[in-house]
Amino acid sequence: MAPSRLDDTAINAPVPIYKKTNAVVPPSPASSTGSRTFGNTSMIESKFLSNPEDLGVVAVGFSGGQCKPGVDAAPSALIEAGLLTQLRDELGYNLYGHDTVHLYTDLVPADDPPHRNMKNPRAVSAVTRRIADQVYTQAKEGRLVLTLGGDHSIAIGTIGGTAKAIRERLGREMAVIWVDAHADINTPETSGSGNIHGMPVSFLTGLATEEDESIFGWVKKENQISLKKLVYIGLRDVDKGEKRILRENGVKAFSMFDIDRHGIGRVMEMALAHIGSDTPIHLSFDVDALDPMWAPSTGTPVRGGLTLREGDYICECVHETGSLVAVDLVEVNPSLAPPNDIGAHETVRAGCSLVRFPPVPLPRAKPSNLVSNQRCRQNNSYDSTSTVTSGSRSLVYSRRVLSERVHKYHWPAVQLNLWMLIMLIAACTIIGVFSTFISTQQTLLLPIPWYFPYYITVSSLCVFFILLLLFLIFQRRLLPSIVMIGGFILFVLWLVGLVVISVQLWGPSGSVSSNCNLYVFSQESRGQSLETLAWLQQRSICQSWQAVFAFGLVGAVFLLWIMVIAYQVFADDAV
Ligand SMILES: NC(=[NH2+])NCCC[C@H](N)C(=O)O
Repeated sequence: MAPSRLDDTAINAPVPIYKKTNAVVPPSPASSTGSRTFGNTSMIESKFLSNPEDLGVVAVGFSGGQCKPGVDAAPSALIEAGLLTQLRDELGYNLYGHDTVHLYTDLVPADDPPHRNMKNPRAVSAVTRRIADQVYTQAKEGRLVLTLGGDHSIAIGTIGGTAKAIRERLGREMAVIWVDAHADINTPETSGSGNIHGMPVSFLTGLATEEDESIFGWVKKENQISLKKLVYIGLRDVDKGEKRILRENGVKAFSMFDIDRHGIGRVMEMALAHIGSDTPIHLSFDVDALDPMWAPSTGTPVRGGLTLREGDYICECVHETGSLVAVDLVEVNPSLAPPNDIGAHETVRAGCSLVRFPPVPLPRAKPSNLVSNQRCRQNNSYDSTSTVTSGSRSLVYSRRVLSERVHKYHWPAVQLNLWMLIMLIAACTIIGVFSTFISTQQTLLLPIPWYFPYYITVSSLCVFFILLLLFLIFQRRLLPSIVMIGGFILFVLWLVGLVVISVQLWGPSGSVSSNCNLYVFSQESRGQSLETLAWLQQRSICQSWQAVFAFGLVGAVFLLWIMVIAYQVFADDAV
């Protein structure tokens, strides 16, 4: 590993609040001998990281996305506070890239006039482009990537780099959970401040584009994310233009209002359900999402934010999904605190708390009437009360949210919809064909075999079952047990019908199939005669038999399939 270094002396500028220690993580005896165990990290099984015990660190001392100096000192402050040591020694990560705090001074041009209302456009573009490369390199190795900012403009680089690596490594699109008081989705045109830290999401989603390579023209499709895979949490200061963008694009956003109304547990459940369980997640955490009580030292604080515990919970929850591939912690500005105030220290401590990703969830009691398929999908009654004591100050902050307990299962929507559609087609076809057969028998004054009305009844039951499922889906009460029991009963009834149809088609006595082959399919009749009409009628009857058999078979297989799906949903929940 390269020798430890800080690439700019500015990083050594005193940060008076903390006891100053070596900014570089000292080697631990365990990691030097390579004998460290990862018993803890293995508790949460990572779905998308090939080396989940490895942590790529990108420390970004950059503040050009906004105007207040000091946010560039955050990475060293966080490191000095012991963040990386904790991640390595307590949580057991192998660290990569942790030995340098990047200041990118070589990339900042002497002259950088505004462009389309953006301040420092070339500097921010060049720096974020370099960050994208750095994050990409780490993410390509299948490591979890942690970026310590810096202002939030750096997310153009971090998300741009992760998105590209995930596409290349897994061929997938990733989702972004953006935890922030602000939406940061201004385009250069809607932004009132011209600060690029209020615009990263618009460049990352293609809402804002530029041809010029030196002003974000380097952000290509491979670096972008879909607006559908973006979820906001903690919003409370959204500009007018941003509100319009969010509304017009149907972006999933949970504001503080939603958190107050539902509780953070339910909000996380909804956020993760929106993303789906098979999508890698990049978590971009702006410390100003926390209430200024917990994180006062930040450039754009907004009152009425998350408690520290809620912030921690968000991180724990996302980590617990096993889908986390990268994390940003941004907008910590240790210099924004009155002299002798403990605010900067608190903010840095809050930052450290957020990125702990406790690999071993504490044992939790599972409420007996709560059924959930993901640990973080629990919808608990939530009551948080916390006390902050800083010097002579002592504040009590509390939020009490009582929400209903609900049963929640994660059904695969596409499969379920496909199943209902195909089953509906099969059942309706069978009802249609056998109704026609009955009326033909009646017209010919022939007796009606029992299996015609039988199969019509079974198919009607099937249609009724599908309607019941739809009703339960709309009520959000679709239980796997209902589907399994209903599916099983229908399967048995359906199979009886299918066996009878098969016997009629190919059985020993008066096989329909051989009669059709012999008298219909092999003897074609043409011309405008009664004989041809009769032949056509016969042929359509034969074809109807074939259709009934085909749909009967499909129906039987699909009824089996729905039982398997229901069992999986049920089993998932038991994990
Ligand atoms: N990452 C942040 N702190 N963003 C604050 C953005 C504030 C404001 N919406 C702007 O565009 O200027």
